[in-house]
Amino acid sequence: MTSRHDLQTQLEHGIAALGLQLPANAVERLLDYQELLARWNATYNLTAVRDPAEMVTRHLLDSLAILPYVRGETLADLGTGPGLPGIPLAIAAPGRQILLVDSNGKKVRFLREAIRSLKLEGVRAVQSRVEDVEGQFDCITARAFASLADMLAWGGHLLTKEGIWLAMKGKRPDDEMPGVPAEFELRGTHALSVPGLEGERHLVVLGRASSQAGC
Ligand SMILES: C[S@@+](CC[C@H](N)C(=O)[O-])C[C@H]1O[C@@H](n2cnc3c(N)ncnc32)[C@H](O)[C@@H]1O
Repeated sequence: MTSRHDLQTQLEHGIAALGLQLPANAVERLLDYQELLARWNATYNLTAVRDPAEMVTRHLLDSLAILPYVRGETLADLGTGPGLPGIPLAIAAPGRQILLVDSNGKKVRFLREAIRSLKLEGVRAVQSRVEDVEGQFDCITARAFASLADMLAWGGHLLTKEGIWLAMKGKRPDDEMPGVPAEFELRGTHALSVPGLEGERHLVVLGRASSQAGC
């Protein structure tokens, strides 16, 4: 079993490689989250990733890689599962109102425990299908949730007029572009260099077609 010290070293190197500067206690809190997830995962099967070092790479660092693109006061993480990327983003850049959305009851129970035990201020979890969520958000994140076409069809109403949609995708995001509804436009596709996952990840940034807000 990898020690917490080794995981801390891996995480700190990854954060430095991503060029991020996080609050003083963020690394400790990110590792607390990873430990809580690993503990619950043993019973509730919340993620297929079980190895702690892989959790640091595939969950923590992959989530943190989109931090430079996150904007605004309010954020919704759709199909968040056990809080990815929403919880690492909440720890790394506190101060936003964040809504974590998932339809799966056991995942939402985990999210509520994580919010409580990690004292994540401004973060809420709701058990709901995305289609039924109300409200509007400056920034929407989604990883491994659905195709671009489906996620925009189900959750497009949640994006403010000037808001940005950050869709975390794998090797070939361009394959999904033809499915993007006409009321949304592509603002950019960014290759993400996640330490340990080089070349595999892309961030697709979308906004409302009528908006001139850039990213
Ligand atoms: C593959 S998991 C990804 C979880 C997390 N975002 C991650 O990257 O690890 C997809 C999640 O989306 C949730 N989900 C699927 N369809 C949904 C819907 N229509 N509304 C809300 N959640 C949904 C599932 O319960 C599941 O937790």
